Amino acid sequence: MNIDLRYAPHPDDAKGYDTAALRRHFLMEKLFQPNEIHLTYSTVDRVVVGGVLPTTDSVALTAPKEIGSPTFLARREMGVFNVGAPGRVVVDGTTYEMGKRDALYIGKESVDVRFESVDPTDPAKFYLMSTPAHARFETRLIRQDQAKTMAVGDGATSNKRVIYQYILPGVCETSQLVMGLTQLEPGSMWNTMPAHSHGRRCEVYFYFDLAENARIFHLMGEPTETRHIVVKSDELVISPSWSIHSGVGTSNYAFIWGMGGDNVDYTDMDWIPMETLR
Ligand SMILES: O=C(O)C(=O)C[C@H](O)C(=O)CO
Ligand SMILES: [Zn+2]
Repeated sequence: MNIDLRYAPHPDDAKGYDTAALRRHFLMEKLFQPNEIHLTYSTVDRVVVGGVLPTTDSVALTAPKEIGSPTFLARREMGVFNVGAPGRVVVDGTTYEMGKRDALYIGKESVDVRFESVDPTDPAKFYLMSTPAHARFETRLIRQDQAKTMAVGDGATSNKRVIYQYILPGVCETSQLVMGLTQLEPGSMWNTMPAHSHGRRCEVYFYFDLAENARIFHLMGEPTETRHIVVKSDELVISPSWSIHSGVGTSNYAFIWGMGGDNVDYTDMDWIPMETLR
């Protein structure tokens, strides 16, 4: 396992960051390395995010020193999305077969977690996000057709999209983790505009299913101090609670959003009036 540590930046500092510093503090690249778990541990709400690309091996989740417990999930919960070819996750001997865009919630105190591909020449790609957990909730597989869906946006504003809510109350109970996937329709490029933040929670956007040369201009920062990070497929941006999280692509795309913090209420958002944005 490979894990890098990121500290939570203060917004007064972040407004002085140049492009390289913004990328160093908020962007994660190269999530998928063959037969390796590649993670970032952030002190922003103590989220851990990253990826696994199992090819020939069954890749086990181990607990690096940063986790501070004998097993990774001793005091944590985890959401896993497969964004690649068919694969399986084995949790304490139970096998969960996962097609593309299926999600698995893994409850606190799960001990032995392994990631595998069905075909090593066409591997699964597992995107992971973990948050601290105060209670154990049941491990469960949520297929895309079991997620709650919300069709939002408009062709006229180039933001027609479907929000799939997989890991949140009513679908899958958790301590604090909330996760889902948003798919932009062809011809729609804007996500999450009008923008919002939520002082109670951070949010991570993992973008995927973009063509090689397509890019997202991910917007972040305080509403009156917006900045952008240019992101390609299979990269993610961590937004602290003080930051907006929005983006515009050079084509349509999909992204997985995930939150950790003080509540699990998806609707708890601080909407930013357009005249406030700078
Ligand atoms: O497309 C969107 O809009 C989103 O997906 C918004 C996220 O779900 C979000 O920011 C939840 O707080
Ligand atoms: Zn949000």
